Amino acid sequence: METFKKLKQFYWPYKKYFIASLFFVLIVTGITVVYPMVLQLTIDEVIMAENYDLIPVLSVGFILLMAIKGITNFLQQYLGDLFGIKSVYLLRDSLYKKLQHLSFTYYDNARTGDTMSRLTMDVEGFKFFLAAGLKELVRVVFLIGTSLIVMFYYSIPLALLTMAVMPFLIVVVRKFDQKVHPAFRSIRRSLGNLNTRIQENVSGMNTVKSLSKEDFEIDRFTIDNKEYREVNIKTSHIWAKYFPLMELIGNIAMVSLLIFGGWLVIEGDLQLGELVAFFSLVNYIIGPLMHLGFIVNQFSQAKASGERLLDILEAEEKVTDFEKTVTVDKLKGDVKFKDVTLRYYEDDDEALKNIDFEVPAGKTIGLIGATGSGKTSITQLMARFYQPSEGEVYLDGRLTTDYSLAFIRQQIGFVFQEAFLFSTTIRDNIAFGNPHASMDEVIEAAKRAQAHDFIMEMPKGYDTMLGERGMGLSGGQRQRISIARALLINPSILVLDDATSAVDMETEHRIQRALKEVMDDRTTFIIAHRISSLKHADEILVLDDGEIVERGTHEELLVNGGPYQRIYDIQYKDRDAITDIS
Ligand SMILES: Nc1ncnc2c1ncn2[C@@H]1O[C@H](COP(=O)(O)OP(=O)(O)OP(=O)(O)O)[C@@H](O)[C@H]1O
Repeated sequence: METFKKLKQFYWPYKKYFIASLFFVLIVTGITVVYPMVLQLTIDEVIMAENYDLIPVLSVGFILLMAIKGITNFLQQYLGDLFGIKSVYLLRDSLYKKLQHLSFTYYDNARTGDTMSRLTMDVEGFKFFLAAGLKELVRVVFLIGTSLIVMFYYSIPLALLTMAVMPFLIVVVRKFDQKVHPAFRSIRRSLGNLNTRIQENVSGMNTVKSLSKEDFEIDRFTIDNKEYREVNIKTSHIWAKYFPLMELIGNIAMVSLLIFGGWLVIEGDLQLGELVAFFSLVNYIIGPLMHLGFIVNQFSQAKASGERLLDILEAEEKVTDFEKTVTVDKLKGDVKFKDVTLRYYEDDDEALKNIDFEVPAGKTIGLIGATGSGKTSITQLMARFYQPSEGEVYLDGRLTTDYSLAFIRQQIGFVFQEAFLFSTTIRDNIAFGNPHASMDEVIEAAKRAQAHDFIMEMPKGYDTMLGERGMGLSGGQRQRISIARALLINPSILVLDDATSAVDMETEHRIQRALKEVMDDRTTFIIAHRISSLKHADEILVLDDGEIVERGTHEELLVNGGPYQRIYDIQYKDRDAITDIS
């Protein structure tokens, strides 16, 4: 119940639909119980008493009753669906919003396929219970209650006999629930795994094919597919075991009633019509009691789904806005790291150790070092993708936490090594961070990023549609679109994280020349492995294992015999070697 209580905020605002739907359910159920009573009247008061004049009256009454039942049935169904649909709309919306605000730490561990299955299958599972299950539960309880009252009215001993069966049925239904709930959780989890496998396979198809790992992938999928099959079979087994048992108990009750009721009729203690009516009524008890298993099943599924949805809704947003944030129009671009240490997880090794540096606005800073030395981590701390474990990061002399997250991220333009392009037009991809930009501004940014020419060569120019991973574009072209995207937000701080690694030296040179102009009035961080990419920086920080081991200009670092000089020697010796060969 805890799960449903926690999710109340999503369905309670629409309670009016639920209450109205319940009202009509009660009318439908009431009419259902009247049917056997009409049957009893027809047999005992019309046929047995030979009062055939009453037939037209009874017929008209019956038709009227059916018409009312039809209309109320429509209303209860429609309003119930409305309740479910509106509630999950709100739920889906909140889940998506939450996903937008969850911090990077969450996504470091989240699996896309599993998240997708939560947002689709689990939301649907929850909706089904809201729209149908909950109402069905009320209908069943009401139907059993009213049927029992009418039964007691007809014959107390027969009603007691019926009631004697109920505890057995209830025990079986409860046992069924205990078994079926974990089974449904496994189904959901297994489906999440399956979706993850498919999603990762499609996303990583290049790697799979280039390493000829198709068979390996098929085997891995088969394992997950088998697991999904097994949990479904297990669940089906539970169903198959419990439902016949419930039916058996129901049938025993019917046979006992037939024997005992028949004897009462023979003895003259019960009228024939009453026995016939009783049989219909018994069906209204046994049937719903067995159906209760189905409802419990839906309830279990909804509970399992609800728990998975709460996992997302209650996930901690590790990086959030602090209570008081300052409002500034624009950052100048001063950056200062004071004794910053970063551990991605509490007991993890330090990814950054005692990082101390200062960059005045407008300067260009180069970050170089082996892979995993902490270059990207430095820039991510600036934009508060993560929180430093110790030390402080300042922008324009204020702590990064003094600003709102949205503001900081508007002010820092990132170009990542892996440029993600959305499946929309090139124009929209460039304007993603600034959708109100004019076409001229988009073209200007593209020109600076050396992207305009190749875009114009495409059949539809800026209106060319791109695939999810920028299908049809080379790595270098994707990077240039990503640079244009970053430039279009007119950031005070620009971070080029290996942003030109996929373009040839000549294009890199052209991009750098074009960027020089835009870099003049903004602080720029260039992360690169190639010395040629950052040698013009005002200061270069050389990182090793999370520490700054050297700093200075290109010229200074070339002569002090440190790691930078070694990198230089390797890269330029290579060049000389190549020149020698040719
Ligand atoms: N999201 C993360 N969760 C846990 N550890 C991380 C995460 N990102 C980076 N690390 C670890 O932090 C260290 C520094 O990583 P970082 O990405 O900053 O290095 P880098 O110098 O930018 O490397 P590269 O040149 O390969 O991009 C590495 O040991 C890495 O494994």
